[in-house]
Amino acid sequence: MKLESKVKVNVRNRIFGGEKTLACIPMVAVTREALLKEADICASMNPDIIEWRVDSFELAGDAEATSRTLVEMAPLLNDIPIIFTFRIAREGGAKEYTQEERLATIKACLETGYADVIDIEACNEPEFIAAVKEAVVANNSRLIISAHNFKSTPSEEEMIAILEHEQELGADIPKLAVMPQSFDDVLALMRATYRARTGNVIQPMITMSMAEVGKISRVIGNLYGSDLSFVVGQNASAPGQIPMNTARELWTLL
Ligand SMILES: O=C1C[C@@](O)(C(=O)O)C[C@@H](O)[C@@H]1O
Repeated sequence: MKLESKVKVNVRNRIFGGEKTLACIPMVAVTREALLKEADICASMNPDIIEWRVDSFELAGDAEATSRTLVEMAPLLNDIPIIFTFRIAREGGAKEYTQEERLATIKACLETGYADVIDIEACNEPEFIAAVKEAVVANNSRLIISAHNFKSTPSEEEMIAILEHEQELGADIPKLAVMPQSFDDVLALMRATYRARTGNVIQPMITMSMAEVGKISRVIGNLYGSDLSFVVGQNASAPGQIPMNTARELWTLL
């Protein structure tokens, strides 16, 4: 019994915030060749969503080469929606890029029509967020605004405030990833998710507690208001992700 969001977001007929928990496989290949292979393998596993971690791609700083690669990759994905994530280095991105490089690549990829959902961090400058939001709206895409804490789990109140803030910034889908030091921290993230969902956050959300200790959040987060879980396809993109089919089987039991 998943907890649905007030507002639903439909992306290529996958419903964020609906009754089904979405399983998202991340792609983290470095080269064009490896990426096209990874896309093929991931699509054959039939996830609900695929995330391209563009920051892992060796040509991410080259807007033209990256958008060309997206156009090559998209037909391999059987119409599975793509979350396009050019993660900033200070929140876990693979490499340092300038904001100009990131913005140029995001815009070029949006213009292809294949970057269905863009993920950017709430810590970006307001002008950067506004520019991405404008391009997202112009190209009829959707926006995830995210926050990642790889060291600790903030207080419940702080986590609710982060999700509310992301929604205020214009996120179609607010997102929060935190690192637990204890099982109590995992409960805090679950409670914050539930309170956000039953409180002021009307949009679909994605939350998770990372690493081994937080693993359970990737299975039961849907009961508290998380609409998507990152699962392992070919390669994990963060600690604690579990295999997709295991997650799906467990969801049928909950
Ligand atoms: O931000 C996130 C969440 C994540 O870090 C996770 O913990 O599953 C995985 C990333 O690929 C994604 O961009």
